[in-house]
Amino acid sequence: MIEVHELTKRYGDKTAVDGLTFTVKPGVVTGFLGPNGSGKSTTMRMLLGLDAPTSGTATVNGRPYAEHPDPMFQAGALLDAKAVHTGRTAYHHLLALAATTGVPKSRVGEVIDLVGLHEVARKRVGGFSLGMGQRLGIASALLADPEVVVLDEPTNGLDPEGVLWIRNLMRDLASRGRTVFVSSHLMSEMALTAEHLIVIGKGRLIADVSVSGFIESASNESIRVRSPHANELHDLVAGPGTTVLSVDRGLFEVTGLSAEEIGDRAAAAGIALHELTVIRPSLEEAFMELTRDAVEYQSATIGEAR
Ligand SMILES: Nc1ncnc2c1ncn2[C@@H]1O[C@H](COP(=O)(O)OP(=O)(O)OP(=O)(O)O)[C@@H](O)[C@H]1O
Repeated sequence: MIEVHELTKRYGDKTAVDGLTFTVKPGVVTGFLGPNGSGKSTTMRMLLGLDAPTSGTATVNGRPYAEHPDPMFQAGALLDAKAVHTGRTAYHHLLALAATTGVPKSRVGEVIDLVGLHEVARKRVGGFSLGMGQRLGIASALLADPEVVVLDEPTNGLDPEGVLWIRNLMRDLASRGRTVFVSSHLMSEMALTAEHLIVIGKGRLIADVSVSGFIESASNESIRVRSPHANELHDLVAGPGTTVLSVDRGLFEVTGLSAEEIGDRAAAAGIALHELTVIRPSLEEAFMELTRDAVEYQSATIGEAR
C-alpha cells in the first residue's frame, strides 16, 4: 500500500509537486498519468526516499521507504533503466544486488527467467539494448519479491512485444496481491493495463478514478448527421437539452440525442439521411481534455484546435 498525503516538492520557486494526496491499493495496477513535467518522477522519487519532500508525507506499507529495516522487500522500483553499472554482466549485477540486500542467491536465477534474460545473463550490460536494459531494471526491482512495485514509464522505447510483456507482468503481479504503481503519459496504454488511475497536472491531483469510470465520463459522444434537407433536419433535432452544431451545408453534429432517436425522427418525418455517425472522443483526446489546463508547454495547434 502506498499513501501520499499533502506531498509537496519545490525546487527554488518551481513547485514540482503541489499538495498531492492519494492512496495506491494492493491487488490492482494503478496508473500514474500526467503530461510531461507534471511531477510523476518527482513523486516517485520522494516515495522511494531519493528526494526529500518540502512538506507532506509519502509512505510505503505504513512507513517512509527509507525507515524500513528491509526496504528492498517492501518496494522495488524501476526509475531509470540506464542507471546500471555497464561493465558487469546482468547475472553479476543482480548477484551483487542480492548480496547487499540479503536476498538468497537462488532468487537471481528466478528473476532472470522471469524477465526472459537467461540467454544474455552472462553478457555485459553495456551492450544491452534499451529493451534488455528495461528487463534488467525490472529484474532488479523484483529481486526481493517486494509487496510494492513502482515503475516509471516502463514501456518507454520498447517494441510491441516488450510492451505486451510488461503489461502482462504488471497484471500478474497485481493478481498476486502486489501493489503496482506505474507512470505513463499515454492514456491509451494505461486503459489496457491499469484498473485505477491517479491523474496529475502541474503537480496537482486532477483525478483519482477507476479506468472504467474514466472511460464512461470520457465517452461524451456526439452524432454526425447529414441530409439534403438541412433546414427540416435542424428543426427535427434542435430543442431543449440538445446542441446542434452546423459543420457544413446539410451537415450537423448533435449532442444530447442518440443516433437511434435522430434516425427515428427523420424516418417519421420522411427526411432522407445521407449520414448518421456516432463520434466518440478517443481516450487520448479525453485525457488531453482533462489535463488541458495543466500542460506546461502547450503547442499552438492544440490551443487553436479547441
Ligand atoms: N532537480 C530538479 N531541479 C529543478 N527542477 C526540477 C528538478 N526535478 C524536476 N524538476 C521540475 O519539476 C517538474 C516535474 O518534473 P518530473 O520529472 O517530476 O515530471 P514528470 O511528470 O515525471 O515528467 P516526464 O513525463 O517528462 O518525465 C518539471 O517542471 C521539472 O522541470
